Amino acid sequence: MVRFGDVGLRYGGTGPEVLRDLDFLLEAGTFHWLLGPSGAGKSSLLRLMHLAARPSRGEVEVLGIPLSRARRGALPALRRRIGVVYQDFRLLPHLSVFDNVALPLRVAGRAEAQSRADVTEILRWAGLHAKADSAPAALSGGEQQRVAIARAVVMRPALLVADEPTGNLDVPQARRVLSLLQEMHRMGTTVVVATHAEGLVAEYPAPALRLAEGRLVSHA
Ligand SMILES: Nc1ncnc2c1ncn2[C@@H]1O[C@H](COP(=O)(O)OP(=O)(O)OP(=O)(O)O)[C@@H](O)[C@H]1O
Repeated sequence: MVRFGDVGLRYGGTGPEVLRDLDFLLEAGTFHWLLGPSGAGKSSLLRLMHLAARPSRGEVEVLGIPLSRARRGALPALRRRIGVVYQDFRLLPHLSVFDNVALPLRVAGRAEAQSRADVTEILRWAGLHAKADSAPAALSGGEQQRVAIARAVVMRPALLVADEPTGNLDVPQARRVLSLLQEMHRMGTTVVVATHAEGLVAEYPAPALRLAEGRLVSHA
């Protein structure tokens, strides 16, 4: 569950509020689009959701934890329950596909044998098993984004946020990426996807948060 209560955000403490008066609740296990023109604040809102930014005012509650009251020491564990996917993939170029996906498990100190089994299973799910030893640069954009999704979900997050995940992909690749995100939703994950791709939104109807100039203008 994600709850925003009267949330505002300004960067650097003194700038203008780029998010204003945000009040909404996303129930656990739902899929939401996050829509709005360029500069409306979609990435900023997602940053608050995946704990990469803190609100300047108001309360953000993620997976049942109100962040204003969370101890600093509790944040890494909470972050591990949130998967993030970016438009530009953000894979580590010097690591193989397998090692990119294994990274969150290794950072969390999971046993190597179990990690290898989990990565193998997730790569198969993402249709990338044959690419496990490849370098990211040897893959198409769509394949790279599926690696990024595999990495984001290998820890079985409760919340998955994707910022313009299909922005660099052609339509068939975008559909494949979307179907993985939809599948995570069907398996019980709360999913939020920011996009400009209205065509894709029409193909996958779902509730949407719509922003304009930092305000929520509709939630339906
Ligand atoms: N790190 C930052 N420091 C200062 N201002 C920022 C920063 N990041 C974003 N902004 C400003 O916040 C506002 C919202 O930007 P944001 O990137 O959240 O919008 P967006 O809807 O995701 O846009 P796009 O669709 O183009 O990615 C913009 O005015 C932007 O210039």
